[in-house]
Amino acid sequence: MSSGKLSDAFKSHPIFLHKQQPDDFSSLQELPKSYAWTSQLNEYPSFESLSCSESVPVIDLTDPNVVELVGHACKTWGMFQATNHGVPQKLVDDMESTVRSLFSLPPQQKLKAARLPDGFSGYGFHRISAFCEKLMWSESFTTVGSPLEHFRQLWPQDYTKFCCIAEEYEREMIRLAAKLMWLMLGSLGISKEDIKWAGPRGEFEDASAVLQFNSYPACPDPDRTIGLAQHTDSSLISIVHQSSNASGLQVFRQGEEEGRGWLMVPPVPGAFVINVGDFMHMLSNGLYQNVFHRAVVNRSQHRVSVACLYGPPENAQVSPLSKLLGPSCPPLYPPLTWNEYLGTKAKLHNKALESLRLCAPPN
Ligand SMILES: O=C(O)CCC(=O)C(=O)O
Ligand SMILES: [Fe+2]
Repeated sequence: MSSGKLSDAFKSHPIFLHKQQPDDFSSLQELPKSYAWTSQLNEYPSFESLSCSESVPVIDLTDPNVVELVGHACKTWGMFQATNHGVPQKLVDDMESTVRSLFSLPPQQKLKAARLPDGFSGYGFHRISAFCEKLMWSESFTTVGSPLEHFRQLWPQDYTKFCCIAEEYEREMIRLAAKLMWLMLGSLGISKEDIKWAGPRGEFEDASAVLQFNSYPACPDPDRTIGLAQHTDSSLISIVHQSSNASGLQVFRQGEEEGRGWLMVPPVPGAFVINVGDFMHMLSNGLYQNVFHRAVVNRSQHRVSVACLYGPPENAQVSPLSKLLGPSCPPLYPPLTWNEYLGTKAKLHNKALESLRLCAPPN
């Protein structure tokens, strides 16, 4: 696949679901068969919590040891929660209200901004639905670049206000992502000169970002369905805000037999969840773990989340960092643009990384 615009990544991999658009969840008193999952859901146990030392680390970004803490979290968990990140709480609250307002629109109104089968932006089922045996109990809205056009379709009267919030939020995410990138890379001994595509000032001026809004309505039979099936993010890193009214995000914990399973990542007030994505795993030549996660639903609360999927500039060729390579550490992946990777992901989903691997990771 050639490089090009991010919004073209799915043109050659349209998704056709047996049902193109989500139901009006508020009208469903029982779980329809199409949403009732049979296998996969309970393949591994689900833990509300384990011991204290076994929970996703919460890292204060003003901690003097932040570089070591972040590096350790990325190697062992592939995920952490970041506090004191500098993003104004008022903006996060406004973003969440915007997301709630969007998903509360009447179904016919939401469908005016429906995502096309080969499109990137808009309203509909999450793209990973194409790889799932059943439908997921959620709706999603994706935007790359300005959401203006879709927001105008959704809210013909007051789209400007919502647009300003989403654009400001995206700017803040890009600023925070650049800071997080250097904390993660700094911990591997990487400096600004080592990455050409970081731009002349090393601030990732041309990085790409996708905003993904997720809505998980209250569900009459939450144990028999899933909000978002297990996946890793295709990004370098993802910054996720989850609403504080309900838990739902779960991370897959590797480990010994009985300790292996899904662990809840409870909302921490004022914190963002940071995920290591597939592209960071490739860039770090496998040192940082891209993390499997999913979202479960509940009986009474409408949970929402906002994920910013942050990637390299559109046409940048990204390779495992040469400083991390050596005779006993050959590159695990070939050079790739984000767009090319998204195309592979659209085709192979959770098997995409494996399909690109040049050799087995060292033990
Ligand atoms: O809703 C969540 O907490 C997770 C969202 C997520 O994983 C995603 O959008 O990729
Ligand atoms: Fe995700």
